[in-house]
Order: sequence, then C-alpha cells, then structure tokens
Amino acid sequence: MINFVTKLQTLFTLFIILLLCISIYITINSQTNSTNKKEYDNTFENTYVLKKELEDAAQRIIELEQRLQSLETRIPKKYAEVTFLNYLKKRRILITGGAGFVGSHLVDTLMLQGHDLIVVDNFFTGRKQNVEQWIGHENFELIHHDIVNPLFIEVDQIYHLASPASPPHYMQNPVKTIKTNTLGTINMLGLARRVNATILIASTSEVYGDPDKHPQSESYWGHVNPIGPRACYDEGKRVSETLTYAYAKQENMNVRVARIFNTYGPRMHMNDGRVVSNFILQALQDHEITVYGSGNQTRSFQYVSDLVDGLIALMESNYTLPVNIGNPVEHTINEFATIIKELVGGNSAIKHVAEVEDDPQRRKPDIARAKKYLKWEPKVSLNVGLQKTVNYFKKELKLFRFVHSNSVTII
Ligand SMILES: O=c1ccn([C@@H]2O[C@H](COP(=O)(O)OP(=O)(O)O[C@H]3OC[C@@H](O)[C@H](O)[C@H]3O)[C@@H](O)[C@H]2O)c(=O)[nH]1
Repeated sequence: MINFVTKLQTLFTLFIILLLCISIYITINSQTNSTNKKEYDNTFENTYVLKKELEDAAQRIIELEQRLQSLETRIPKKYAEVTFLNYLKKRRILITGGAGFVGSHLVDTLMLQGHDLIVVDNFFTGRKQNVEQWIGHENFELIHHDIVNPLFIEVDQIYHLASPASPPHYMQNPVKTIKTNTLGTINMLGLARRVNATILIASTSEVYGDPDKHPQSESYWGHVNPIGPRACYDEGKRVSETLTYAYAKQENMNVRVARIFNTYGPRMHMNDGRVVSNFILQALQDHEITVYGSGNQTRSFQYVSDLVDGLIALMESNYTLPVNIGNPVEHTINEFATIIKELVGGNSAIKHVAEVEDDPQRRKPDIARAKKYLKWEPKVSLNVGLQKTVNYFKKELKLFRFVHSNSVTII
C-alpha cells in the first residue's frame, strides 16, 4: 500500500513538473512573439516615418529648385565681350534659321563684331541651346516664327538660311521643304524689298544634282532629277535662286547667293543623319560604320568657321552672282570612313549597306570665283576640323548617356 502511495506521489510530482514546464514554455513563447511583434511594429513605423521624410525632402528640393530658377533670372548673365560699334557701323541683321547648326555659328561671329541680331527659327532642326549664350543680351533677339508666314520687321541685312539641310530631314516632309524654300524665300525677298535690305540666300551644291561636270563651277547648270527623292531640296533651292534673281531684276534689289558645299562641325545634331555625324557617332560607340553603296562616291568637306567667314565676305562684297563656298579637298566616302575610324580609334567595322537613290556620285567645288571676288578660301584642314568635331560629339554622347542611359541610334 505504502509502495502504491509513493508511486502515486512520484507520478503526481512528475505531472506537476510537466505542467510547470509547459507553462514556462508557453510564457517564454508568448513573450518572444510579443517582442517580435513590437519589433515589427517599430520597423513598420520607422519605414513609414522615413518614407514621409523622404517625400517631404523631395518636395522641399522641388521648391528650392523653383526658387533657385527664379533667383537665377535676376543674376546678370555673363556674355562674351562684343565689339562696340557706333550707329553708323552697327547693322540690324536678320538670320533665318539662326538657331541651326550653321546659323548659330554665324550669329556668334556677327554678335562678337557688335551688330544687332534678330534670329528667326521654327525649331524644326534648330535648337534654342545653340544660341542660349546670347539670350538676354541687349543686341540679341530670338523670334519663334516659321518663315512660310510673312514677317514684318526693320533690318539692314538678311541672311536667309532657314531650311532643313540634311537629306533624311528634308525628305521627311518634302512638301514643307519645298514651301520653306519657295514661299519662305518669297517672304524674305518681300521683306528685303520693303525695307531695302541686302539679302543673302543660302543655296547649295545640290543645285548641281548628280553632276556630269567635275569640279563644279558656278557656270555649270546642273544635272537634277526633278521628281526624285532629293527634288524637294535641290529643286527647292533652284527655285529659291530663280526667285532671288527675278526679284533682283524686277525690283532692283541687292542680292547675294552662296552655294554651300558639305559642311561639318560642332553643334551638328546627333540625329543629323549626314555622313560626318553618323560616322563619328558610330566610331565613338564601336558600332559598324555604315557606308551607303560602293563608297566610291566623293565629297569635299568644309569646317563651319570657314563657311561663316565665306558668307560674311560675300554679304560684304558687291558681288551679286552665285558663289561656291566649300573646301575643294575631295575624298571618297570609303576613304572618309577610314579617316574617321583612325581618328576616333575603337573597333568599328566598316560595313557597306544599300545605296541611296539619286546620291550624287562626285562633288568638289571650283572656288576660283570666291578667291577672286571675295578673297576667300578655306583655312581649316580636315584633320583639325574633324578633331574639334569628334571632341564635341564625345561631350554630346556623354550628356546623352547621362540623361537617357543608352546609346544613340543613327537615323
Ligand atoms: O551614314 C551615312 C551617311 C551618308 N553616307 C554617304 O555620304 C555622302 C554624303 O552624304 P550626306 O548625307 O552627308 O550629304 P549629301 O552630300 O548627300 O547632301 C548634302 O549636300 C550638301 C548640303 O547642301 C546638304 O547639307 C546636304 O544636302 C553620300 O554619298 C551618302 O550616301 C554614307 O555613306 N553613310
């Protein structure tokens, strides 16, 4: 009996111990859970607070940026020093297409000379950033206007440059290209006649078409397909020249016509689509360099500052017939691809792709007229000009990659 009671006591003790263990386990477990929950709640709360703080900070940054922008407009801008001209020498000059690649370089030179500049651009291929260095200057005015519509202002000289110039651009909207070069030119000639201004028309080597005379002098009439894909531009420019001499004869006007050959340099758009920008951008990105057709077609390339000097020399001369402005050093496109590849370095392969319809096969200016009447000839060698252009595109590419974080697709 005693043995049974002892066993019962032992069992009871064991049972109590078991109960104690279970209750300790449950207590510990529930404590751990509540600690985890608290930690979770804290973390959630912290994340929420952090997110709120970040949102507040972002909002504050936006407000500060807006404040900074409004303050910046009050700080006087630093401009390059322009020459002081008295009222007898200072001219009011209109440049149509003045925010474009060539136009903006012309603006820089004429501004530095001390003239009053009015730039008109519809920003189809022109960019405000090309002339931003002058915005706000007392000698400078920028007008957003499409010269297909009339313009009424008072000026002494007009450089009429407005027109897309790169083949893929001018072919994109051929009717608009024709309107710009016909209606636009009529409007500018009308303006020049009203205010008795001298007008310089930017014509092109494309008026010679796919030439059967080489090199091309101004007396050559050209070989143009009037219904081909380039006609909107080359025929457009031919009409532009015809209009200019019709007005000059009928209205006794002071006119200048520059036939501009292939030109390159900084401020060409990355999507320009012409051979210089395409090849440089392709080489800089180790992409294939795309030569259209056999690559045996030739071009002669002039640096933009030479063109600007030529345009000003023509305007200031008293020579009224067309003048070729170009660099007579001629290269095949195959040679040009190799020149760019060697200058840029990198691993680009040169690839031949389909030829372009009506692509002029040979082009080289005869510049005897410019030499004789303007005392002008190009000064910048291809090597020097290309190096400056490569440096410019390197910077553009860096900026583009920073903003878009990818590479540039060539059109
Ligand atoms: O990626 C390219 C681009 C162009 N090319 C070739 O390089 C040559 C030059 O072509 P571009 O597009 O630079 O210029 P184009 O000579 O055809 O026209 C230019 O002529 C003179 C100016 O008035 C104008 O700026 C423009 O119309 C062409 O034979 C063209 O087929 C290539 O092989 N690869």
